[in-house]
Amino acid sequence: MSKQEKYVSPEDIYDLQFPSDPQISPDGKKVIFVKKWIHKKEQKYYSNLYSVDTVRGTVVQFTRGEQKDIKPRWNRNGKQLLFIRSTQNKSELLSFYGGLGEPMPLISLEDGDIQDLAFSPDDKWVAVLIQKYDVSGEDRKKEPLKRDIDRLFYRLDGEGFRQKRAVQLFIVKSRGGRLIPITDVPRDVTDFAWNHDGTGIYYVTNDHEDPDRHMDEESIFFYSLKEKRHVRIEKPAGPIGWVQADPEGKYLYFAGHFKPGHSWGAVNSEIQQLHLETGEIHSLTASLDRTTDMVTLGDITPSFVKQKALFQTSEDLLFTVSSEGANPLFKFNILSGEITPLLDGPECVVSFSMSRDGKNIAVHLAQMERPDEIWLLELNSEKHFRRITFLNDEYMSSISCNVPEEYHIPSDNAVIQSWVLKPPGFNSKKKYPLLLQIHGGPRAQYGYTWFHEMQVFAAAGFVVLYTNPQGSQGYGHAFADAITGKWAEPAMNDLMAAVDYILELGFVDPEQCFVTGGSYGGYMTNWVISHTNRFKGAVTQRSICDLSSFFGTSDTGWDLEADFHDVPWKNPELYKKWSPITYADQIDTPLCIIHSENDLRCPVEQAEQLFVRLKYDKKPVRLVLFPEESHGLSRGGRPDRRVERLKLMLEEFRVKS
Ligand SMILES: CSCC[C@H](NC(C)=O)C(=O)N[C@@H](C)C(=O)N[C@@H](CO)C(=O)O
Repeated sequence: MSKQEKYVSPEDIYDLQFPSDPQISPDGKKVIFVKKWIHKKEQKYYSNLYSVDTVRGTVVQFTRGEQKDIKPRWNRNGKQLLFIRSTQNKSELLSFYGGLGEPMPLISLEDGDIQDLAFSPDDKWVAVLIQKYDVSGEDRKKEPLKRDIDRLFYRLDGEGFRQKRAVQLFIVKSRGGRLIPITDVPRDVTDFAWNHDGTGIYYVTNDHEDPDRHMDEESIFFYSLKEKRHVRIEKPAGPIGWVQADPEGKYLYFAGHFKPGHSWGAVNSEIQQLHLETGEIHSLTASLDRTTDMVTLGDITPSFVKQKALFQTSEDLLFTVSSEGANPLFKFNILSGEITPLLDGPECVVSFSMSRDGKNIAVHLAQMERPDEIWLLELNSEKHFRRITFLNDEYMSSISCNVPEEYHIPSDNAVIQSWVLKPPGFNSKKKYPLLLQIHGGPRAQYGYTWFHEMQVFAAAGFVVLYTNPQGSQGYGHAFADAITGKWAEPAMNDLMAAVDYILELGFVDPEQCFVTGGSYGGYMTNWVISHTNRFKGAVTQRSICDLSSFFGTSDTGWDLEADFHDVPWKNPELYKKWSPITYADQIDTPLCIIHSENDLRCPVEQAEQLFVRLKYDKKPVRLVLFPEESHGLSRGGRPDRRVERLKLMLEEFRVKS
């Protein structure tokens, strides 16, 4: 094929660059960002730091080597840069001072993992989150004689069996010194923020008497450095995404809501403003009816990135939400309550940082036109938004691909935002095979990201349809809550309405329709093929087929009670009614079941049950297991297995198309 006719392939993940976490210097002249890359020979992901000169545009590699350099953070005068370096056996907090020479270790641990950091307002201190290991050194590489499990939340997908020792908050002098413990709490400290004058630190932890049954009831405490005292900040029960102090010391801000007991993501996380003297709490974003969680799904763009609201001035607060496939950047004025869009196009602000004067904003931007890059929003006399990295330009110039077309499809009493990605060289007079992609969550959204998987199937000649059916986040609480207690409805109707709508356009062969999805998307794939035979083939990935066993085998399975308002042993009929395996007799669509053997979110028993059920009845079914992999195979699994998964799916669908 000529240069221009090269199409996107599964192996292209080796050619892609993955920038993230842009941190602009206080003077706005430099942006340090993380660039993840794949070591093809080792089949590992590493990340180094890069620096962009915002005036000259020059990009310089700042750190080198096969390790994970993450979380670069400037101090307020821009003379010191800290970052976390993780290698096989060590976790370090490294410091560049004056941008000179080799970074010096501020903290170096072999028995723990540094997870986050923040300078104090006066730059004299650094607060860090550290998880000390239960065992360290060589013992960490051995399997224990036994595992004595005494808590409900004892495993986490991607991590495995949880450390008994919780993540704790420490401080250390920014020029070096002893690591000083601040907390000693039974459950993880999940976020923290210095107060306005550096005399104390707010932190978040779950101190409920039964925390694993009340994972969405988190508390905020304030630790006074002077008094060495912890004080609870009174607020109603609910989850907390992050905390943020205001520069004036009048308010505390946090992301969360006050409706515990709802399924993950079904209630919008809102930016709450708490008056530190009166304790009065006011939501700044309720009027938007959008969640501040970043729930846009992708396989290049990271999801669920924690992005705090940041003060541009003492009265202007910048924040992002997930909305209609996008992650817009808004400004909230505390005095007027006015919300002004700063970036609200067909794009996703994944994360951002701001110069000291608030006039230069570095943005990790995702778009449908290209893989993620770093952009700069300049708010001087006029607004100027420009790209400052071009990491994937060479790759994009080497391939030919389309940009998805957007449709708004009526279904029931809703409108379903959908995208159609056509094959390169599309000919409207031809009839193409269709691949319906169903996202997981379920309270998440497809959106304005460059999606490698979608491009791979378009390149293989499919029209790829992907939608945000009811149950998705990004369209308000009622839309996300519409599937509560049902899970498959009205999502099924929405998905079928979208397929019918696209078929009506005349460029899809109705006899060549295929369906796939992962996790909840796999649940819906299983539901679809057990309720219609219109699809010629299906691939269900990291799926759920039996909600009752999922309740007890998933690392967070008991969260289903929040969705179904009951538990399987008290209401087996309800769980049976909404479990696809109940309808397995009706499945005749040839099915390929893909599952990771170490998936702790949707355990492999979900795949095994469905496979045996169908194989036993001699139905056309294939089971493909990926050893060692977790739930996140398609986004962060071993690269060669990510490639193999896509090639396997192409083989599955091509055979039948
Ligand atoms: C916004 S979805 C991630 C949270 C959700 N957690 C709970 C407790 O429900 C979750 O893990 N859902 C999975 C069943 C799922 O569908 N995951 C999606 C999105 O991460 C996937 O594609 O794996």
